[in-house]
Amino acid sequence: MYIVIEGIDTAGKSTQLALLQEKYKEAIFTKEPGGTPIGSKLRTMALNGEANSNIAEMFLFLADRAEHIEEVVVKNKEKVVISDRSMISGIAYASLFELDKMIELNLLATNNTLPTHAILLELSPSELKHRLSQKQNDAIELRGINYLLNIQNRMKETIKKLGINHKFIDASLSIEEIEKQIEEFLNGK
Ligand SMILES: Nc1ncnc2c1ncn2[C@@H]1O[C@H](COP(=O)(O)OP(=O)(O)OP(=O)(O)O)[C@@H](O)[C@H]1O
Ligand SMILES: Cc1cn([C@H]2C[C@H](O)[C@@H](COP(=O)(O)O)O2)c(=O)[nH]c1=O
Repeated sequence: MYIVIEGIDTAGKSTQLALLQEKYKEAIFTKEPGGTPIGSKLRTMALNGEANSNIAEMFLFLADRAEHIEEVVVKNKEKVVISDRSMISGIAYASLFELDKMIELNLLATNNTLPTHAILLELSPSELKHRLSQKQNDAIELRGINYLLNIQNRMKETIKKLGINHKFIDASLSIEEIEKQIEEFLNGK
């Protein structure tokens, strides 16, 4: 099983991953970007804005993804792998580029490896505004609410276009209710 937890910044991914970690003791927990030694360097470069070129920045994320899929996801394909983000974020956040082009590049980077289960925590505009106001915003969060809501729409479109088995969950539900809905989805209910 290759399970991915998706959502824009502040959607509640880390909160739910911490709960999953208590229940899935045998699973491999990983993340993008930065789930491998090379990926950790690529993450620093990408998130610190070291590349001047938007295209170079997009390829940093793709390089991270290619290494992560081969070294973590495929090498552990007999186990349960649970990842914080995936190609779904990769395709969506690269919003300067056409969606179909990003799908093509990401399928190349992942050798067509798709998540078996995608959980998308979906934020309303008001809840996103509230959560961003509660924290110090990084460079991506400073791009604003409309930017992030557009990324969220691209995430949903990507999941549907790729036909990935998925569950969209209202991120403003209580932490316990979201945890329950994730559990039901993973148990095939
Ligand atoms: N269901 C929820 N209801 C209300 N607040 C929540 C809920 N889930 C998480 N939060 C709060 O929202 C904030 C963001 O949560 P969290 O760090 O889990 O999100 P994230 O998706 O991992 O964010 P990022 O991508 O920015 O790292 C935290 O302050 C967290 O306590
Ligand atoms: C995978 C991926 C991520 N991003 C963005 C999304 C976030 O703002 C950061 C990652 O930080 P987090 O700790 O996981 O929230 O990077 C992106 O722009 N492109 C991508 O492919």
